[in-house]
Amino acid sequence: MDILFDTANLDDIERLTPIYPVTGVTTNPSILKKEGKVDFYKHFRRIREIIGTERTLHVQVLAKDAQGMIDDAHRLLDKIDDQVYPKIPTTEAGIEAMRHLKDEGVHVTATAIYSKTQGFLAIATGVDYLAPYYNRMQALDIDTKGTLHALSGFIQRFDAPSKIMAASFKNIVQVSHALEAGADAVTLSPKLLRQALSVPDITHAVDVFIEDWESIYGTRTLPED
Ligand SMILES: O=C(CO)COP(=O)(O)O
Repeated sequence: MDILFDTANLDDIERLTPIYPVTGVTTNPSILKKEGKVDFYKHFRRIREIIGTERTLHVQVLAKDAQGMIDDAHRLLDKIDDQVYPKIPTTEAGIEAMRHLKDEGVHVTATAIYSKTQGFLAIATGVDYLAPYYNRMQALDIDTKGTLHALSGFIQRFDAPSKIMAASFKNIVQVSHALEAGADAVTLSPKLLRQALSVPDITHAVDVFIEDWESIYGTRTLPED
């Protein structure tokens, strides 16, 4: 299972990567906007320094035409590093760019996926990851779990190399539903993970264990021997 941080916040990535079992970082221009007008390539080189080469880094292209997307992908690979996964929107131009980049041996993440059609085209193109937008699909009343389940079935049936990396989560329930429906990976804001672990019931349970111990032994630590 892959869990990725969907953020470009350096402090969060630095502080939380040693804590959570994350396998990479994903961003898009809207996520980057939250950091202000950062020095783009330098910012991503810093993220790479923090996460190392054993984790994956997914950075989105900006162009809308196929050649522009291919050029953007090359720029990311040149100026950040050659292990970056360019994120390519799954449009007609995007499919063309993905095919070209896969022929060159580049890792590719197909993004902005709302439908089975986009999904099976990305799978047929041989992308490494495809990113269905869980919350945005739900907001359109699309059968999101059904779509993930179908795409996961296609990958298995056709023995495709692609992995499903579900994205666009607004709550933690959507994340577990995506995994139940067949997502191999989920990318989410670290805030969602932290919120999920800080619910009062969990902290209360831990406090009660310590209080019960203290009521017997009069200390809040285990004995030395
Ligand atoms: O690209 C996305 C997540 O990686 C989209 O997420 P949002 O729906 O939160 O904008």
